[in-house]
Amino acid sequence: MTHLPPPPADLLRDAALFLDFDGTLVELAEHPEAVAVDARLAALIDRLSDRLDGRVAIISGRPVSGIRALFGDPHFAVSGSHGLEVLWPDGTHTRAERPAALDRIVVAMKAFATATRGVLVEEKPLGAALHYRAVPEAEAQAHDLARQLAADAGLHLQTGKMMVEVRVPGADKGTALRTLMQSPAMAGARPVFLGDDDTDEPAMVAARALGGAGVLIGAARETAAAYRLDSVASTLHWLEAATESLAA
Ligand SMILES: O=P(O)(O)OC[C@H]1O[C@H](O[C@H]2O[C@H](CO)[C@@H](O)[C@H](O)[C@H]2O)[C@H](O)[C@@H](O)[C@@H]1O
Repeated sequence: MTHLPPPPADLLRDAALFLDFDGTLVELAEHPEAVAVDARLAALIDRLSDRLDGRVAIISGRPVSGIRALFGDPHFAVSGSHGLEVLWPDGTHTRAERPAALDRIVVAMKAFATATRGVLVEEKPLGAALHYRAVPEAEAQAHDLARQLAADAGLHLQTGKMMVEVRVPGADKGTALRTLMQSPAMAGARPVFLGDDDTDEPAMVAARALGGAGVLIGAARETAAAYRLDSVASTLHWLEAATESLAA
């Protein structure tokens, strides 16, 4: 595995910045609702957006509505549901169609969760997820069920950290980054993407292909990223230093 250096402090000069949320900007928690955006993080994103003339966006597996609630009507672009929806800064919201099969999938997942203490079902507009962080021994069964449900409905199986999701196909975080880069605000900028999960790899690849770079957050692994930071804490620290260097 190649050793990746930390990103240089001036990496964001003339860049468009794309940020994953869970595991990148906030620590992973016991369940999806247990995370919050504190004053430090809200102020940091505001400062970044200001210094980069609005070239900042979140690209998350969470739905747009979830990111919107966490940041309180953000003025930056948000791509949610793994690239299947985009909320633009002017309030325009584009979203894929929700297939009827998701309702049946939620019912089947809830039956499994009722029978398996500690498993949680997360209902999303364009997907449904089984979380087994509190009961890791349920991993194999959760994946078997999700794989079957996805195959039966012709939907996409999305793995994540201690979770597995059945979702609408047709997009990923790479397509999200490319879509956002086509907006006038981002045009001509160098994309920089920060993310921690396997689901972030398509965005690392897209950033590199468009002349920019990815930054892997967390332990070293095979990745298309060019740089690495150890943790959420070091990511926030680096972003704060990079913001200051943009002011210089
Ligand atoms: O793309 P992201 O912004 O990183 O979102 C990925 C998923 O994040 C959430 O799940 C993860 O975070 C939870 C809270 O820390 C944690 O309990 C869970 O185990 C993680 O998988 C979110 O709930 C999902 O919808 C996102 O797809």
